Amino acid sequence: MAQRPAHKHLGGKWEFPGGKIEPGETPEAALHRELLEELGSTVEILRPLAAHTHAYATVTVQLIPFVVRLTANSPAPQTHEHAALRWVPAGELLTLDLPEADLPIINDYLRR
Ligand SMILES: Nc1nc2c([nH]c(=O)n2[C@H]2C[C@H](O)[C@@H](COP(=O)(O)OP(=O)(O)OP(=O)(O)O)O2)c(=O)[nH]1
Repeated sequence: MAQRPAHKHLGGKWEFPGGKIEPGETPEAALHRELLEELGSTVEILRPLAAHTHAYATVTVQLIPFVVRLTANSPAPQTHEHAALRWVPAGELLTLDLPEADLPIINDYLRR
């Protein structure tokens, strides 16, 4: 999990690394690009989870989540853009200070 910088929207919350899809990009390509930019890591995409849309007061986001794992030769994740990084066991995710939009995604993941 990655902690958003204090000055940003949802500052200090623990999010899944990722980011906005650029025009013409697939969600999968955007994820590979963002994880390389944010963490310096390469991943293998294992499966998608259900997408969820959430309306915050100032912005509406659609989260398109994937289950991934680091490739065998990936550099360990580094904090290029976040305040901090932590590996968190799935069963402990709901104890973090999370963006509201992440709750249905975590609940879906835990139900499977
Ligand atoms: N990466 C990510 N974003 C999330 C999660 N939950 C959640 O509500 N979001 C929101 C935060 C942002 O409004 C948006 C993701 O955009 P982003 O991370 O590319 O953009 P950002 O706000 O950091 O700002 P910027 O890149 O435009 O400067 O989705 C999450 O778990 N991971």
